[in-house]
Amino acid sequence: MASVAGSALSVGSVASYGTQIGLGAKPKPLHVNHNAPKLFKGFSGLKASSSVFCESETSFMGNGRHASVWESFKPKLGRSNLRTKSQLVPQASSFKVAVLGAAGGIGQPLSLLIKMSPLVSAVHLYDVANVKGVAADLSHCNTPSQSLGFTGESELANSLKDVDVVVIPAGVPRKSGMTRDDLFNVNANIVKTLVEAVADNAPDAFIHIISNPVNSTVPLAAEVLKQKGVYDPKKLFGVTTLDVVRANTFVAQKKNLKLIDVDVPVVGGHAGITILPLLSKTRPSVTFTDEEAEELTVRIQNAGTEVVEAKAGAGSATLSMAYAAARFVESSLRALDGDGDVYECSFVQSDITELPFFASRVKLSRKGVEAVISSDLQGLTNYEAKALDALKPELKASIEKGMAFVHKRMAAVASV
Ligand SMILES: NC(=O)C1=CN([C@@H]2O[C@H](COP(=O)(O)OP(=O)(O)OC[C@H]3O[C@@H](n4cnc5c(N)ncnc54)[C@H](O)[C@@H]3O)[C@@H](O)[C@H]2O)C=CC1
Ligand SMILES: O=C([O-])CC(=O)C(=O)O
Repeated sequence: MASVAGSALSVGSVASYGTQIGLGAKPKPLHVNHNAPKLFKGFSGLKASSSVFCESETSFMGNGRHASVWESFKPKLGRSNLRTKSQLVPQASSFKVAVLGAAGGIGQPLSLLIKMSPLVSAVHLYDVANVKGVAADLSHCNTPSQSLGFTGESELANSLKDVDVVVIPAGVPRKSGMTRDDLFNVNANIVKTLVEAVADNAPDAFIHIISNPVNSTVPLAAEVLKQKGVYDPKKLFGVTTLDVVRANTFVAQKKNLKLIDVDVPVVGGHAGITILPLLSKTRPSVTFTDEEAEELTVRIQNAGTEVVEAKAGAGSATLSMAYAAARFVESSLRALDGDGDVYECSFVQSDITELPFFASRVKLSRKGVEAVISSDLQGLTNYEAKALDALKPELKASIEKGMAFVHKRMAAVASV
């Protein structure tokens, strides 16, 4: 595996974790290294930029003139952490990632960002639409990983062969006036079909679900995997990273903070009021007036709609989503690579509330979710506590809708 060094994101000083082993497991107090230096912050989770290997003496971004672009993605490593040129050798092994829905608005830039990762040896692009051109285009980028295109149902199984992470942005995006739930009927079928194929061909892979409504498609995916006998709750993730990315951006702007330092946990789900930024848990510690807290919360909750309306019929967020999804992929690969200090927010099976799925910070490891962080839900402001109560009925209904979709299909098949 590609080796990485240094440490990355850190969370609360002494956090209590609910383990993911079954619902109702007792929270386990753990010490979390909050004092670890934030060596890596920013886009990609490219915690150890030193593990990048180059085909030539130029950086994979091209020649020295473009190095500044790559520099901006890199963690702030001390010189002692930088490898010498002689150490810039191909990694013994690295990871394969499949993107299902790779010809789309999210899929294309996401595939590019994944191809730029030093932890990736191959990116498999699958779509029902013609994706071979996208893969050919991408294959000309002189980054070390391969890009391969797969089109149509007959090539789906091959696209999943030997992959470590499967990212699913396949499905329709919403237009002005629609809710994410309005996408359910179309996207539920797409996600079901794709997750069935993942179960058959890559049962051990991490699965990242982007397709909306995430609050329903993730529980749906869990039921599909259960039905196939391969459900591992630690490896199924709803991608809510964009909510964190937005919260970090908006808070930094509002409070004039250095963007790279800001980290806001966002919990709940990924639609409207189910998106709950915990501004009181912002790092670095910062205070908000009640008006500021409400204004920021509402903006973060409506940020998807802000983009949908600005795009005026041309779909929803794609570039920021690709950026956020690439960060989540990179974090997953770092965890798979053995980094013991990787935390992200994600919508996962959880026991930190009475709901079976909930977005919160999770600690990632080689096995997937190692711990769900419950401490973020302690010591909430009144505003946050009320918002948490208010989101639960909607989130519960969305979760049940996703599960019921699979159960109804199973019942229909059984009755034939
Ligand atoms: N989780 C999140 O934070 C976010 C989720 N989304 C969601 O991501 C999804 C995709 O959005 P866009 O990329 O903008 O849409 P898009 O329409 O540009 O791309 C979707 C792609 O999926 C492909 N596709 C459809 N059915 C497929 C199937 N059965 N197998 C493989 N590929 C299939 C299409 O051919 C298309 O290339 C939407 O559901 C959207 O709501 C969007 C932004 C943020
Ligand atoms: O708003 C949408 O439909 C897409 C999405 O999930 C987001 O941008 O957060």
